[in-house]
Amino acid sequence: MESTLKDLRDGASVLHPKSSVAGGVTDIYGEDAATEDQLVTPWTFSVASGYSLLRDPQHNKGLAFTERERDAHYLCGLLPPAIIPQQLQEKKLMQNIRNYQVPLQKYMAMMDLEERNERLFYKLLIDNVEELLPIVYTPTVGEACQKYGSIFKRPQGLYISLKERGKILEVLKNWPQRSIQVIVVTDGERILGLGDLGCQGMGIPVGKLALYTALGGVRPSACLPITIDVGTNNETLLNDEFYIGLRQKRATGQEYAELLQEFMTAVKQNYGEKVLVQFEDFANHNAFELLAKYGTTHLVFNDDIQGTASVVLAGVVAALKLLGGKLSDHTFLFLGAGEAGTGIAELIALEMSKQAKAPLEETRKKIWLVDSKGLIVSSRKESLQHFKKPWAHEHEPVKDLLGAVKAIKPTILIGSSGVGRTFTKEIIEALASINEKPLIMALSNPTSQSECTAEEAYNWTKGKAIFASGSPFDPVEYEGKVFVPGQANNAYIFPGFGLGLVISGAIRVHDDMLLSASEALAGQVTEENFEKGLIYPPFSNIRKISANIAAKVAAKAYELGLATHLPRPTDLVKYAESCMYSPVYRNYR
Ligand SMILES: NC(=O)C1=CN([C@@H]2O[C@H](COP(=O)(O)OP(=O)(O)OC[C@H]3O[C@@H](n4cnc5c(N)ncnc54)[C@H](OP(=O)(O)O)[C@@H]3O)[C@@H](O)[C@H]2O)C=CC1
Ligand SMILES: CC(=O)C(=O)O
Ligand SMILES: [Mg+2]
Repeated sequence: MESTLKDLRDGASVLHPKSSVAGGVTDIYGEDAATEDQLVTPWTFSVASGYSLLRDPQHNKGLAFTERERDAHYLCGLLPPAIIPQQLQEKKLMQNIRNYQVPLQKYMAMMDLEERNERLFYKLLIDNVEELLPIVYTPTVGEACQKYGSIFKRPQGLYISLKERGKILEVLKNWPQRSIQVIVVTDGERILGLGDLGCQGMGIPVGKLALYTALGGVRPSACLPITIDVGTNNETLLNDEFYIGLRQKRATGQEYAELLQEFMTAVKQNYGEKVLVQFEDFANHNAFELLAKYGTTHLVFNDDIQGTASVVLAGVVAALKLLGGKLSDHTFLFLGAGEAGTGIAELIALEMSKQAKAPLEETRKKIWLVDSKGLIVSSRKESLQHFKKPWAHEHEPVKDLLGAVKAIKPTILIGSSGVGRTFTKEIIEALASINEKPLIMALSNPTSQSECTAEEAYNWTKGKAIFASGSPFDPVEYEGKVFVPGQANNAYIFPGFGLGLVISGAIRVHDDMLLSASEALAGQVTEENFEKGLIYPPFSNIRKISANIAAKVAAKAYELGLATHLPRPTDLVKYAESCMYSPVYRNYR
C-alpha cells in the first residue's frame, strides 16, 4: 500500500487514476481505482509464444529465432529449419525491395515489413537510410497518401473523427501502448504540396514517426500517429468509393475548435504534461492558431513552421562558408508566405537580430516574401493574414516573382509555395545575373511540387548555384563537373529535436531551442561536404547528428528552466546516444 500512502501524503485522492495498487504497478487507466459504475478498458497482457509470437510484430524475429528459442517458445514446426541471422535477413529483404521498379511497391513492401517484424523494419531503415528515406518519406509517402484508400491494408495509428466527439479520451485508451512520448497529428488539410487529402493524410504521421525512431532513436512503442478527421473538401476523395474517411465537407469554426480542444485536453489527461504533440500538415489558417493557443499549455511543436525554420536556418548558416558574409549581409526572397515561408523568415530574422544585436523589426527588413498576389508590401497590409503582416515592408507593388527578383536583388531565393516549376528559367537566370553564387532552396514537396529541379538550378546558373531541395534529387553533371544537391528537409531536425525534449523532460518548446537545433545541425557540415557544394551533412550520419541536436536542445531546456528530468546528465551527447532505440534483436529467455 506504499504508493497509496504516498498519494495521500501528496494530497492526491485514493481514486486518482494514476494511483498504484498493491504490488506497486501503476494503475494507469484507473481500472482498479474505478468505482463499479465507471467504465474501464479490459486490457490484458500475456507472454506471446508459438503462432501468436510469429504474428506479433514487436517480438517476431522470423527465421532468426534460435534453436533454443524455438524450443522454449513453442515454435518448432512453425518455421522451416534454417536459422537466418538478422544481418542476412536484412540482405535478403534489401534485395527484394531493390527488385521492385515502382517506388510505391517498395513503400508497400516496407509497410508490410513493419507490420510483420518491427525490428527488422528499423534495421533496414537505419542501415540504408539514404536509399529508403525517399520510400518511407517524401516523395513516395505523398503518392501513398493519395492512394491510401486503395493500398490500405491494416490501420496504423489512431483515427479520431467528428464521430468520436465527447469520447476522445476513451478512444486514446484503445491504443495498446500506454507510455507515449511523441504524438504526430494531422488533420490532412495540407499534405505536403498535395493539398487536402482528408483522412488519407495518415501516411504522414506514420512516416514522420518512423523517422522519429530510425533517425532520432525514440522507441516505436512510445510513438503514436493520429489523424483527426473533420471531413475533406477534396471532391475527388468524397466521390471515391474507396475513400476511408468521413464523407462530408470539413468542419470549421467552433465545431473544429471544440474537437481540437477536446483532443488536446484528452492527450494531456492521458499521457501527462511531457508528451510531445507535433502538429503536421495542417492548413495555415489552423496551424498558426493551434500553435499559439496550445504553445502555452502543452508541449507542442509545429514541424512545418518551426522544424522547417530550424533546418533552413542551419543550411543558410552553413552556406555562408561558401557564399561569404554574415547572415545580415544577405537579402532573402521567398516564393510562398505560409507556414514554411513565414516560419523560416521569422527564425532567420531572430538569429540575425541576436547576432547583430539589432531589433527584430530591423532585421525583418532583410527578408521579402511573395505570395499568390505578388510581393508582400505595406500597401497590402490591411488585407493580409496576420502571419504575413510583419513582412509588409515599404515598396511599390510588384506582381510576380520575376519582378521581385529584379526589384529586391536577393542573394538567397527560397521556394515554399507548394507549386512545382515556379522557379522558371528567366527567374533563375535573373538571380544568377545578380549573384556570383546564388543560394537556391526549392523546399516544396513532393518532387512534383519542387519549385525547380536540381538540373534546372545548375544548368540555368551555369553551375554557379548552391542548391538544396525538400525532396531528394540525384547528383547532376554540368560541363564535366558533378554537383551534389542537398536535401533541405525538416527530417534533419524534428527527430533530434523531439529526442532532446524527451530526454530532458521538457514541458514547453522555446524558440531558442530551435536556434540551438539549427546551430547543432550547421556544426555537423564538414569540409568534405562543403567541397561537394553541400550545405547539409549526409543522412547516413543522421543518428550522430540527431544525438548532437538532442543534446543542444536538452541543454537549452535545462538553461531555460523548462527541463524536468533532474539532475541534468553531465554529458548530454552521450546520454542522448544511450537513450536511442536499437533495432537489434533481443534474446528471449
Ligand atoms: N522541405 C521541408 O522540410 C518542408 C517543405 N514544405 C513544403 O512547403 C510547401 C508549402 O507549405 P506551407 O508553407 O505549409 O503551405 P501554405 O499553404 O501555408 O503556404 C503556401 C504559400 O504559397 C503561396 N503560393 C501558392 N501558390 C503560389 C504561386 N503560384 N505563386 C506564389 N505564391 C504561391 C501561398 O500564397 P497565398 O497565401 O496568397 O495563398 C502561400 O503563401 C509545401 O509544398 C510543403 O511540402 C513544408 C514544410 C517543410
Ligand atoms: C517536409 C514536410 O513537413 C512537408 O513537406 O510538409
Ligand atoms: Mg509537413
